[in-house]
Amino acid sequence: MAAPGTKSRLFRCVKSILYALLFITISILTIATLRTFSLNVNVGLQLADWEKTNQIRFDISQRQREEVFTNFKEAIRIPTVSYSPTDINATALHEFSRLLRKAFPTVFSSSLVQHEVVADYSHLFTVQGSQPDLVPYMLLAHIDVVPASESDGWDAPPFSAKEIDNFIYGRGTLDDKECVMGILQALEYLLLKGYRPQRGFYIGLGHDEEVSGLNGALNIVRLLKQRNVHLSFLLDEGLLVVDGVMKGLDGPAALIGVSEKGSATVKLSVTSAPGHSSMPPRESSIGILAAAVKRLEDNPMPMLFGQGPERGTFEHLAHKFIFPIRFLASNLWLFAPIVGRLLALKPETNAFSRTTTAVTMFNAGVKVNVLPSVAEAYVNFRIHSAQSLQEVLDLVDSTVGDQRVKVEVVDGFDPLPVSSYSETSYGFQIIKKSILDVFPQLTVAPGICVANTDSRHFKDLVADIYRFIPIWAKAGDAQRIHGINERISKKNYEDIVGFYFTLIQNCDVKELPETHSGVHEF
Ligand SMILES: CCCCCCCC/C=C\CCCCCCCC(=O)N[C@@H](CC(N)=O)C(=O)O
Ligand SMILES: [Zn+2]
Ligand SMILES: [Zn+2]
Repeated sequence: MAAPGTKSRLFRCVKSILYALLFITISILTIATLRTFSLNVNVGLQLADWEKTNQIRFDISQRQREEVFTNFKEAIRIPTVSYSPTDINATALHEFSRLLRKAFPTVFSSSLVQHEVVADYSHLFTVQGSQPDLVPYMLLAHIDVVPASESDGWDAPPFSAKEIDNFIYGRGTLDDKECVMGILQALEYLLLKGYRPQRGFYIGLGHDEEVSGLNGALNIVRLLKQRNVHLSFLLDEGLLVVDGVMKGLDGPAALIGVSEKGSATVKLSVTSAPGHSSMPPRESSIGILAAAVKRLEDNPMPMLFGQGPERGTFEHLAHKFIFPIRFLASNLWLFAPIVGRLLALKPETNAFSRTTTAVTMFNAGVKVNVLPSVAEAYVNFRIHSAQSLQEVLDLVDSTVGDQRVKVEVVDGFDPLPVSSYSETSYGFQIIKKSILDVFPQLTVAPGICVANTDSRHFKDLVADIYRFIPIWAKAGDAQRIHGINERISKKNYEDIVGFYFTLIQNCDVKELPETHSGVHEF
């Protein structure tokens, strides 16, 4: 039996531990609560004293407004579909080149603009700046589109550019002809209004982005490398404005993609002896392959939420979330695993949390009474920023774990580097300022592009690559990209032209101003 002194020492010891735990919990909750109410990283340069460069207002006449929509609709009606790297629509691409010349006569005749056709159907515009010491920047877009078939359930034929309730319907209205036509339309009107850029810039229009850009974008890169071109930053398609896309986020937000996920396509195949279906083996090639595919689906890649640029998205938007999401998002140091698990519940947001696994093709068999000699499946992974291609391939091997299943890598690349998005990052801040000049109601945040873009081919040429178009996406709109009823509102398209009109002028800013907080410190 323990002595009474030992008992009370034990009691005091337990009491001290409980007090210590209570103190730690209260401290953590106090820090978390303070961060919840003070974390607002969306301030800074907006209050600073910017050099005034955007003097020309985007005021267009009614006739010009009609011209803007006529040009855009003509672009949508040309079926520049890419099926595979060797199956593109050359006739449509030629027709598109003719449309560009017709729609933008000032761009094509200006002595400030040099135009080159690259790899037969892609385009490179070099716009000369009056101050050669300013490092040029680049705007990128693509002309080609993915296939579309009206019978999938479109409300209008996908190459009709039909107007329904002030929306223009058609393949390419979001991906990516609004960007191609928006950039050139803005430049056309700027030149017409007598604008002469101080900082030079390039406009690249690829013709095979939807099938990897190995002819268009890659040859534009080769040309710029040969010419020893240095770029300050590059802006391509990728992310957009989300308005009601994510539950709990109060108000619309513009997400600028500061990186994009890596990718891997893996072919799995199983071969077995063909023969009569009346004498089947215990396991067929199809059964073995299906089990391997199921293992990949049942064992998703590890949860990595918070270890890539998606952390910046939630930290920047934390103050715009409703309670209790605001509490969680303001304290990812503590709650990242919980937030990651919540995001994993929906496909659009699961893509932020991990490398995704998509089984996209499955082929086997030729006849009902013939045992198939081969079964094959393709699995496409989009790799989280905190994982490498090799790590994903190693996990695929161990998860498949069956010698009878041959695993071959069809293609793949690592996640792209993360571009800077600090207060001293020229490209990010100029894009952010241009967004807020046109859409003052938005909160701007960095983001990760979950799909891939032509900009990835430029990674050795320029460190700061951004992916953003001010497409206004409401709940369900993201599914229209590559899906049915792709459409854009007329107001949104006009604002996109206005955005590039503003951005081009803002890029004449020589250097970023001192931040507002910095000004007060001195
Ligand atoms: C607060 C968070 C809300 C998050 C919502 C995010 C919604 C994201 C929505 C849309 C992303 C759209 C991505 C568009 C880019 C498409 C580029 C593309 O299709 N690329 C192809 C071809 C290629 N270059 O490899 C691809 O397969 O990735
Ligand atoms: Zn695209
Ligand atoms: Zn696309």
